[in-house]
Amino acid sequence: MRQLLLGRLVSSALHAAVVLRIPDVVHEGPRTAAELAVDLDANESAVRRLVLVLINLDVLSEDPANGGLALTPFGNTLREDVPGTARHCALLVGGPIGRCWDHLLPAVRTGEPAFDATFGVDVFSYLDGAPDLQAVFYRSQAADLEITLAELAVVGWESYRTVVDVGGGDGALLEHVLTACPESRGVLLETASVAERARSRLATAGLAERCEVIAGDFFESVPSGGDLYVLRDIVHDWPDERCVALLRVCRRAMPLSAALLVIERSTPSNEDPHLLNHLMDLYMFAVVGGRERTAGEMERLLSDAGFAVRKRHRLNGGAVAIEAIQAS
Ligand SMILES: C[S@@+](CC[C@H](N)C(=O)[O-])C[C@H]1O[C@@H](n2cnc3c(N)ncnc32)[C@H](O)[C@@H]1O
Repeated sequence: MRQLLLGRLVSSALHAAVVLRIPDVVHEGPRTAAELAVDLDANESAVRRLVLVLINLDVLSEDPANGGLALTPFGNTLREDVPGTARHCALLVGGPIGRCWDHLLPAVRTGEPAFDATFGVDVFSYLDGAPDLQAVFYRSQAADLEITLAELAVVGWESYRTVVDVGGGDGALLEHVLTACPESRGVLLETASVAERARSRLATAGLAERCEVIAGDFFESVPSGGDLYVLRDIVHDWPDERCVALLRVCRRAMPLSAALLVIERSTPSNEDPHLLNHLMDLYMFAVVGGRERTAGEMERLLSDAGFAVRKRHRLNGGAVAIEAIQAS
């Protein structure tokens, strides 16, 4: 029990390690804790104590012969340049997103998101005013995408001429799709500051000619005329009635022949509980007032909004991609 109660200290230790870049520094070559403290310009005794925790967490290993520290395969996930890196997730939970958990207790009492109560604005508006943190957020999203990208080929992107990414973030997914499918065009809808970020990313990738980035509110309207409408990590940000409202807005914009693709982490059914899934659900509640859902729950939302599920693909890391078309 005490170990669980110290969970926040575990998270803070990993955050400190990532901010100090311990995984990246140790990856350059083994060094002792004393040498590491010199490299980091940090207190030797405190570094040693942090290192002992990291060894116990299986992030680092220590050579008993000479005290040389090395990164374990698990610790390697915290390096900046590995595909699917957890570095940016660690930076987020060590920053304002993790700080809103201080307000979890009143949030449980009221049912209102802890983030809004802590900072006086919703998380996306907060990120608008904090460009560095916003960049970390989209880097973390992109890292998650890297884990499922190869498997997403099953969607057959090349069969869709115009792909509309609804709430498409900084354009990481659209960049991948348009790079892989030279005949396709893209449209990305986002809030104003994120649309600017996406515009710049897609232009840097040389894709400006083949895509349009639109600033707008997806609860108001979604660009019409697309062949595939993608919602990645959108549905879990919202309570059920808002999801159905958003899906109906998409449906109104979609030609009859178009398809919708929902890509999300999915919770296994309740008979198969898993702590990480339930923590992620509490995270979504605390940060945005959203929720994690089973694939069946997502499919019910689609059905309530007038869609019929066509295919369901299971992806790495517990994610799912659900293809739907308009129900007749
Ligand atoms: C969890 S992020 C997912 C981003 C992207 N789809 C991805 O997979 O990385 C949710 C996105 O929804 C956008 N968003 C939130 N409310 C919105 C609204 N009313 N209209 C348009 N975009 C919105 C946010 O700016 C944010 O980029």
